[in-house]
Amino acid sequence: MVADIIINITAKQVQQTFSYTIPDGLSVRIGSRVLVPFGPRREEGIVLAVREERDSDRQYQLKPILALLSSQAGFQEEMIQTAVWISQYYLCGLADALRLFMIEKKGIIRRVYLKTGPVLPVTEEERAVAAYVDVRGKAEKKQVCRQFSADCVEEMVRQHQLDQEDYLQNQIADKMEKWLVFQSDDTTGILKRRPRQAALLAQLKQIRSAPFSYWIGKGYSRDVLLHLCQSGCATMEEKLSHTVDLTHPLEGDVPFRLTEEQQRAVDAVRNDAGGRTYVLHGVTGSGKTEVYMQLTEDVLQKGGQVLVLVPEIALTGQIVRRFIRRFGNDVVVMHSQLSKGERRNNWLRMANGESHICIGARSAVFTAVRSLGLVIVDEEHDSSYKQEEAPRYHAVEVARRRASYYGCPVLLGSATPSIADYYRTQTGQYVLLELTQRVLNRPLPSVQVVDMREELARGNRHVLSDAMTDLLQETLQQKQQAIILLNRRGFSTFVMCRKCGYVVKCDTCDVAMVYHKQQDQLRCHYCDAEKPVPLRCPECGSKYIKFFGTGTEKVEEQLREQFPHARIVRLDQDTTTRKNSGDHIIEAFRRHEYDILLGTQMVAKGHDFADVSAVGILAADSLLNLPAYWAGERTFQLLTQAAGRAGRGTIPGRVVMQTYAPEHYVIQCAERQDYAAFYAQEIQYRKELLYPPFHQILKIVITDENEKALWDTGNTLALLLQNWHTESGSDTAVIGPFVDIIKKVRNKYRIVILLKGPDLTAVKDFIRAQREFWRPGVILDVDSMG
Ligand SMILES: Nc1ncnc2c1ncn2[C@@H]1O[C@H](COP(=O)(O)OP(=O)(O)OP(=O)(O)O)[C@@H](O)[C@H]1O
Ligand SMILES: [Zn+2]
Repeated sequence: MVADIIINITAKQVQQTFSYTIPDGLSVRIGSRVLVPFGPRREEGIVLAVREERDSDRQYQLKPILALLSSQAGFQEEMIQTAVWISQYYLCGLADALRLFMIEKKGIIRRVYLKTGPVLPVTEEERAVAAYVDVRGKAEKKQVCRQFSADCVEEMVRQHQLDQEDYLQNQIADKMEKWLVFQSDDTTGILKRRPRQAALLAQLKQIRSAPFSYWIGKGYSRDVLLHLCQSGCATMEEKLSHTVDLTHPLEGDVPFRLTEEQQRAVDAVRNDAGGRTYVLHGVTGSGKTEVYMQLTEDVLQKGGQVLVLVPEIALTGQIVRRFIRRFGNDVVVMHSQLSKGERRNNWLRMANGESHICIGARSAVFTAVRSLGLVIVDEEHDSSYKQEEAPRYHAVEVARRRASYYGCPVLLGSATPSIADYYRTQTGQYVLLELTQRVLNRPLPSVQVVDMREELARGNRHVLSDAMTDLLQETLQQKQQAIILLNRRGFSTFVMCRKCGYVVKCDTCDVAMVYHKQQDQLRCHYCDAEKPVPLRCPECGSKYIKFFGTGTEKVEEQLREQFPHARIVRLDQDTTTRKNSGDHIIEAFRRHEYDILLGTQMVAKGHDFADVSAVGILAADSLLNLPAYWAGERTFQLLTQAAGRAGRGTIPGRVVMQTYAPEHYVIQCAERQDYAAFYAQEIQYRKELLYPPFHQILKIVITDENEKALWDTGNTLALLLQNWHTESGSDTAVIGPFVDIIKKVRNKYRIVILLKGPDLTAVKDFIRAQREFWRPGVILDVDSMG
């Protein structure tokens, strides 16, 4: 037998498979991960096909597969199909697409050791490397390269001072935990004089089984647990552990009685026949999560599994908790802070069908499943579902692919569905489900738009308008909470010399640096570089360095001045660098330990706080002027979502929205929280200018440290495309090359070529076959949203 294998390396164009013989006794199947000889090296390969040997194979001496790398975490056929689709649609290597589904990284470690021989280290660094390796006997090559320089290590290998060998990495051990499992009541009376054990047994009887850690958390000692096992009333079992670190899984939770609209939505998906995609357009606070949960319950009853995608785990802990409260141990949560072992455990639990619900952010869409019954995407409009590094996939599209293999429905929920997805409900491609009312007849918040030009004309130079100040005052008096949104972090947004107009820019990026007062540093938001604020203008030497613009740090400072008694907390990238800190801030605010939560778009992410009756939005139009077709859509979504945090409890919500463009249709529609009106205008504009969903966009970004080489590449690619365009008579437009919005990032200049057309399949085929598009520095961004 022969296996066709793709090698797991990041070589841009290595798409082809290689054939190897399967040695007897090795149970290789489609999806297996194996070790194969590849040139002078040994590499990991993924088996895409297994077949009888062909005559043509005999012409070459096929090499045998060396070993099976991981028998458990291999690929299912569906994953391979999906990966093939990803590599074709998003123009990336198949190995790169396959790697998205991998739970364990490459199973190979390369180690180096000293060769005893005549060639001795020459340079100082070589001697240091030799000494380092010597004490260790064998050292991981990556480690040595990191410690010293890769060049030096490679040179020593070439000079035969070092030898290298490949090792199979030890598999990550399965993490197990002990569980206490109920067996019988105390029929013999043995526990009569052991009240702790008796109490434990009574609780255990109710929930049948729970991990040791749960009982210890309830105050039972290990000894009590073990003694109860000795009595025979309970037993101890080892199970694969999984982390649910957000809350305890075992407190019960009862489904709500659905509203009529909720019920209609549930019924529609429940009766799905063809694995369709449903858009659940429900206004903020309309109870979409309850719809998700009741549908999940349905799928579980039938033994199926559910994938639930959320924008960002650290900010959406609440929906995770709701699921855990209701479904307990059937839930696994995938997030970036899991250890390798925990991640693998979760993955295996889903792969084996032990768990039925997987919740996670974008990359959770690649979790293994056994019998997928439903995919749910919450806040489906959120831009975090698009990955902004290669492979640049969109999780919603990937989810739809996977679901179609299993013939199961996909539910996309949002108060502000993406324009493209809503459009598809209008053309009949997707099914629209609507929740037009908030639960319990709660009204949507009332919104007041404040024109900041008038505010200035009246002499108010503060960040907060008078209306905003009044609203906050009243809210605090009523002992309610408020949320303030400003989608710009830092203190001042740029620093300028008043005399000559010099703006301090990043040394390696073409952007103004932002002043962060806490560190008293200027910081680049593109590369994180920092530098001190200059005392004198580097250009003209004047002392008139001034700070302009407002970020969240400055708002915080002003709020503290204006409301000295209010308890204020800030939520943005700078306050959430530590593990779980975002979740801690949000939960503390929920417990009303703070009165005002202020921050960037993070404050607008689906939170359901009962005591928030006021929302203030500063610089509502800050995104509107971006030269991007989606600027209006993003703005509308952000404003509507932010406003929707208000009035979810018993007190009706009020919102103040500050802007310099009150007449703009985006602001006006957001003021009325009128999605339909916004959609009607936006889709018209998209149609006229041929933007998505009418045309697709492929953005080719070319980057280079050398500006001339950059334009040479750009012009070459554009010419290739133009010639293709002429010859094929395609209706795909080739636009550019032109300078990107940000001209330079991390010392690399950036230019863009845009391809725009109703169907880009043909041009993608063309690009795939041209070497020029696959050189380093060329980024192919299909369905670009950047
Ligand atoms: N049928 C129901 N009866 C009473 N309360 C309900 C019902 N369904 C949901 N709720 C409650 O309504 C509140 C809002 O629900 P949820 O957070 O799911 O809103 P949402 O639609 O996701 O809003 P958003 O889009 O703003 O995130 C929650 O506190 C939830 O417990
Ligand atoms: Zn920078």
